[in-house]
Amino acid sequence: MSQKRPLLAAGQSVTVHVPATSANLGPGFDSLGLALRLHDTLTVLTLASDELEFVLGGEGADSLPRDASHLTVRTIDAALAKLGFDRAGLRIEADNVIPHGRGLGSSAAAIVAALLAATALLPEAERPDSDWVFQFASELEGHPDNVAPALFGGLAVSWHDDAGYRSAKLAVDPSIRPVIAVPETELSTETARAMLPSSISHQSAAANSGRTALLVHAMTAAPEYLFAGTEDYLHQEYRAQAMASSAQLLELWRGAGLAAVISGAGPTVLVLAEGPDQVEKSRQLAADAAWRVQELEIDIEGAKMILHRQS
Ligand SMILES: Nc1ncnc2c1ncn2[C@@H]1O[C@H](COP(=O)(O)OP(=O)(O)OP(=O)(O)O)[C@@H](O)[C@H]1O
Ligand SMILES: N[C@@H](CCO)C(=O)O
Repeated sequence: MSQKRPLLAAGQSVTVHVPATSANLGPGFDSLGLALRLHDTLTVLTLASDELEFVLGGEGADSLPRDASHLTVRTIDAALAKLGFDRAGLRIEADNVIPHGRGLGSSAAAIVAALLAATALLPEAERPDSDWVFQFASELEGHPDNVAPALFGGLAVSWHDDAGYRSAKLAVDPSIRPVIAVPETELSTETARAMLPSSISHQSAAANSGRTALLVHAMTAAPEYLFAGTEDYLHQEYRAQAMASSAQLLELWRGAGLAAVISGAGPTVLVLAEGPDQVEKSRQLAADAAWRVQELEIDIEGAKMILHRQS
């Protein structure tokens, strides 16, 4: 039987900041994702005991488990098992700002934060690199479209080949200003994925390919094509039943000429506004108590980590 090794000595801690992400952006299902300046903060401290301590604030503070079934601990345990290390006691301090189950990449952010923290607490010579984190986080999520921008920032195009998950980071045209409308209701990604058909027509696939290609051009160099580039043929209409208000806001915004999409698996709605007039128009049209409307900057840096080592 292989012997596992202990984590670093008690009293070491690491703090990680990870951005929210909006995946799909319309037609880029499971491949496009944009990092937004709205961050969760996670601090993990190694303890002398075997206890798990939790100090949870913000989103999910009243409902998340405070034991080894917490997503952060499950992810740390999965990483350590894969790398051949044992976990001792940990203190988990989380300040969660990204809303849960709203299509803003909260689970990807939690997984990326946990993997960065776990690997940072290993002896330096054995610490895997960020590509290892990208591979394992994408495997745990099941798709890389939130993980890539959460980890590397900016606009990410991700795909999968025989060698694993891959991503390319693109610079976004500076006139593009994301605006989100977040409802109170949650929708789990699992439920939203179960609503998708197992196959689509060749005609829809061809239309979707054209719009995805156009969207990449629009986001990086030609924002005048944002509206046409955000037309989707793969997922939004199939999921509309599970988010009727979001489908209505999507129609209202697109009817006014705004490049609106369902963010991730929903139910948040996102506008890729071009300039301040479109930001204002988005706000006015969604001025209803049912929506928390917010303009967010694009996060070009991705996850950030501070290691507090004690000598
Ligand atoms: N910081 C966190 N700590 C612990 N668990 C979390 C955290 N963030 C998310 N989760 C778990 O993940 C669930 C949400 O994940 P889900 O994949 O359904 O939606 P999402 O990631 O918010 O949206 P999307 O994948 O569409 O962008 C939460 O209900 C919670 O169980
Ligand atoms: N591409 C994913 C994003 C949400 O995790 C989906 O739409 O299901």
